[in-house]
Amino acid sequence: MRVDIISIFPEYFAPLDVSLMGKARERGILDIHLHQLRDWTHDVHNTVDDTPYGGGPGMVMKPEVWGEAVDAVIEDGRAARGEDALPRLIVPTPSGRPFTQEVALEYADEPWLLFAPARYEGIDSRVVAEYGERLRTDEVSIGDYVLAGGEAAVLVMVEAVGRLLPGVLGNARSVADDSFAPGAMANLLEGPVYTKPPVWRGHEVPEVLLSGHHGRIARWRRDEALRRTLDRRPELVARLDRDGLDKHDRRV
Ligand SMILES: N#Cc1c(-c2ccc3cc[nH]c3c2)n[nH]c1N
Repeated sequence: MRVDIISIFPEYFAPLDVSLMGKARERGILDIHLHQLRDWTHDVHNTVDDTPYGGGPGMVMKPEVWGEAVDAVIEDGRAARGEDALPRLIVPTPSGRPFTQEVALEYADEPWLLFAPARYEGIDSRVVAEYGERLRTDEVSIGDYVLAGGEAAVLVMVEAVGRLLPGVLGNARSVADDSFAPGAMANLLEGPVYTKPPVWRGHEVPEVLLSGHHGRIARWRRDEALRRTLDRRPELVARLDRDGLDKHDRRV
């Protein structure tokens, strides 16, 4: 998967050089290209923003600069991927559709993602209108809180998508084990986890996990996942269809 990121703070993405994403890049599973938006300005101050039409607080990012940057990055990517290749354009914004595990799975099937994290009050809305005519273009939000810019959201999305790519997670762990993956634990939060020692500062590991009885262990884990989900995210349990809950579950 090719990932292009255009930002006035490309250094913000240094974390993508380490850990799981760094290894995915070394192995050629992820091909990340960072671009400085100001490279497409033409004034002495490298200006990327201006006052909003209609007044109001803050500044808006200029459409001309973003347009030249996105066009250039598409051309660069096409030189590598073929003249008909097109990226999916992803613009992080508090007003976007929710970025969920389902959206991450959708993006993981894309061969080329182009992220456009903004600063200030956002990017002139004509940029999304312009590219929406040619590319699959999404305005997405990683949660109901307000950040100072889109870069942190891009880090979250690249990691959530990157870990889904074949070969990124080790054999010991698969996306099928994820909290929100289909299957018995679908739409449930992960329950408590433990490792050695069996007793730590007087806290004992639940006996069932030391029993070696796989059936009892699986049931205990589901009970704990259901209990935690009911306590912290009851709306997720409501999403489980009637088949998703068996008669034992209703005892939890
Ligand atoms: N995604 C997302 C965001 C943002 C966000 C995204 C872009 C900009 C540009 C200026 N401020 C921003 C905030 N805040 N909260 C979210 N869930």
